[in-house]
Amino acid sequence: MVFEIRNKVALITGGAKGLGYNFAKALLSKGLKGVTLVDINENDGILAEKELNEIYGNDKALFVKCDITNYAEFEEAFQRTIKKFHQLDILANNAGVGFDGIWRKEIDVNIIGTINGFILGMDHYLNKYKSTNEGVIIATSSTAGLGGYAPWPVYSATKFAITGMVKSWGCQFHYQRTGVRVVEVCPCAIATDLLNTDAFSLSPLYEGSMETIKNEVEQVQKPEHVAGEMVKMVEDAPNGSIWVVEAGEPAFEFSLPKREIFKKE
Ligand SMILES: NC(=O)c1ccc[n+]([C@@H]2O[C@H](COP(=O)([O-])OP(=O)(O)OC[C@H]3O[C@@H](n4cnc5c(N)ncnc54)[C@H](O)[C@@H]3O)[C@@H](O)[C@H]2O)c1
Ligand SMILES: CCCCC/C=C\C=C\[C@H](O)C/C=C\C/C=C\CCCC(=O)O
Repeated sequence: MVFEIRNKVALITGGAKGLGYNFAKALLSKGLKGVTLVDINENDGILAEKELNEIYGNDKALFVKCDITNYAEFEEAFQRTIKKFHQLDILANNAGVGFDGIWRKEIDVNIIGTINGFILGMDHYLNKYKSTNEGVIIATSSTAGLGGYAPWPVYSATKFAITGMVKSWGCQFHYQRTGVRVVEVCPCAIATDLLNTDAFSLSPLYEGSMETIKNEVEQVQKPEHVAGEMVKMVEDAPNGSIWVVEAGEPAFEFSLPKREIFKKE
C-alpha cells in the first residue's frame, strides 16, 4: 500500500538548504500538513521557513535551530514539532557534512547526529506520534557509502555507517515494535553547497583524486530531482531498502549480497 503524504508531518534535518530544503518542497507539493526544518544554520533556516510559508501557506513550515550532534537540543526540535503540528510521520535524517579536512566533525554530524535521529525517531516520537499506522524514516547516505571514495575516506566511512543503521533499524523486528519503515537514499553528486569546497581532503598527498572522480561522475544532478525520487521512496520503498540516485536518472534499488554466496564448498 502506498504511504499517503497528504496531511502528514515531517521533520527534516539539514532542511535549511540543499537537498533537505528541496525535499521539504517536494513533500509540501504533495499536500504535506507541516514540516520542521532542523538546521544549525540560522540565517538560511529563517529564510527557508519564510519562503516555504510564502509558497505553501502560513504555518506550514517551522524552523528550529539545532545541532543534531546534541541529543537534548535535537529532542527539543521533536518536542516543538509535536507542540505545533500534534503529530510526526516522516523523519529525514539528512544533515551531513563533507570533506575530510574536518573528519572528526564528519563523524560527529554524519554518524552521531544520524544515530541521535534514529533513536529519537524510532523509539520516542514516530512510534508514538505518527498519525496513521505507519511512520517513515529516510536517511541520506551517498554512493560513497556503497563503494570506496578516494578523496574523502572518512566521509565514505560515515556514509557506510548509515547503511549499517538502515539495515539494522530496517529489520522487521523494529518495524513490528514501532510501525516505522526505514529507507536509505544514496545519491551521487548533487549541485549543493557541499560540493563547493576547495579544502576537501585530509592531506596534499590526496591531490588529484578529486579530478579522477570529476571525470567519472556523469552528471552533477539537481537537488530537485533527488528530492522527487526521495518522495517516491517515502511512499512505497520496502523497509530496510537502499536506493541509488545518480546522473539525474530514476532511482534504482541496491542490494547487499547474502554472505553465504561467497562461501567455498
Ligand atoms: N551534494 C552532494 O553531492 C551529495 C551527494 C550524496 C549525498 N549527499 C548528502 O546529502 C545530505 C545533504 O547535503 P547537501 O548536499 O544538501 O549539502 P548542504 O551543505 O547544502 O546541506 C547540508 C545542511 O546540513 C546542515 N547541517 C550541517 N551540520 C549540521 C548539524 N550539526 N546540525 C544540524 N544541521 C546541520 C547544514 O547547515 C546544511 O544546511 C548530506 O548528508 C550529504 O552528505 C550530498
Ligand atoms: C563532480 C564532483 C564530485 C565531487 C564530489 C564531492 C563530494 C561528494 C559527496 C557525495 O556524497 C558523493 C558524491 C559523489 C561520489 C562520487 C563517486 C563515489 C564513488 C563511489 C561509488 O559510487 O562507488
